[in-house]
Amino acid sequence: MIELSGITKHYEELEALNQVSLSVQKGSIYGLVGSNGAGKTTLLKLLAGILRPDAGDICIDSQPVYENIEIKNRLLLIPDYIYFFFNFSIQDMADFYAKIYPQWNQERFDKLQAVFNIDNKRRIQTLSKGMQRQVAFWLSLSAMPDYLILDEPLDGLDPVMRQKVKNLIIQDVADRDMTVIISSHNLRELEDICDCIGILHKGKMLMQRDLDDLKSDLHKIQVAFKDDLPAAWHNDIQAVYQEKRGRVTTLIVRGAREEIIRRIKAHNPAIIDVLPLTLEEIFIYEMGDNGYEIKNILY
Ligand SMILES: Nc1ncnc2c1ncn2[C@@H]1O[C@H](COP(=O)(O)OP(=O)(O)OP(=O)(O)O)[C@@H](O)[C@H]1O
Repeated sequence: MIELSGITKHYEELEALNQVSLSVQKGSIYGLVGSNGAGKTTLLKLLAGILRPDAGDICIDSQPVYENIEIKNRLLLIPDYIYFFFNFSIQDMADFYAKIYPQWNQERFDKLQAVFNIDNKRRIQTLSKGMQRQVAFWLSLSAMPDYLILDEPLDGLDPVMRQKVKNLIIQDVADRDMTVIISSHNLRELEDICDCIGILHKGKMLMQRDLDDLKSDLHKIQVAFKDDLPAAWHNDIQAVYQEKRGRVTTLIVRGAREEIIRRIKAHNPAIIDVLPLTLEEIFIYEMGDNGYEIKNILY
């Protein structure tokens, strides 16, 4: 389990993170979303033990991360700028990883060649940016980390490779309880793989939520009545958001789905339709008064 509490980090005068706390359950995927300069990379570097916080605690499996070799043997960070040794081929890099990561799995490395389909004798510097990113995933997943930290990792991968990489990550989470924290500018990119999402803005955690709870708790419903909305409607149906266009009223309502539908049906609507809510909509409605601000962050 990953636990960060009250993390503050400055770069000289600049406050990059202010009192940030989060926890990631073992075997789950946490998505960190935020605009440019929000502090995502700083947070991930702190988590990987590359930077030291000015205040607060960072623990993995209840042990502090900074300068902790035992934890670092089981943790891998794919940064936004990937670094490989000059002139190294993929195989040279794999030999290097095999020496430093005790859980390195050669059989996995050999098997993943079929997924990435790049000749392992090629020098990494001669590969395209996207291919270098693929190599980073190939090596990292062969190192069998217990903790995988990914800084905007899907940028630069084509759509097919994105999906393949997402599937490999999900497979490792399911098969061997790998724990993942992944950052992105784009909530939609993370929607299908994360269990929990945190939104970072100007160094502060605006909100973090478990996705299953979120999706089961908030509902988008369209209703139409033959005439106007019934008089008792507003007392009975307390919507987070309500918009009327012509005869159709769109509602966002919090609570148990069946109970909400039962209460609406009691007013005899001509039409009632439950629509899927996107994660983006959920966050905007969840944030209430701050929804406008969050709309500008989640693009
Ligand atoms: N080495 C550094 N020295 C000084 N300031 C830094 C340094 N690294 C980051 N910062 C500042 O800290 C703040 C947070 O930066 P960070 O890279 O963590 O944000 P980010 O959310 O990853 O941004 P992006 O999405 O643009 O990559 C920014 O204001 C940035 O200018």
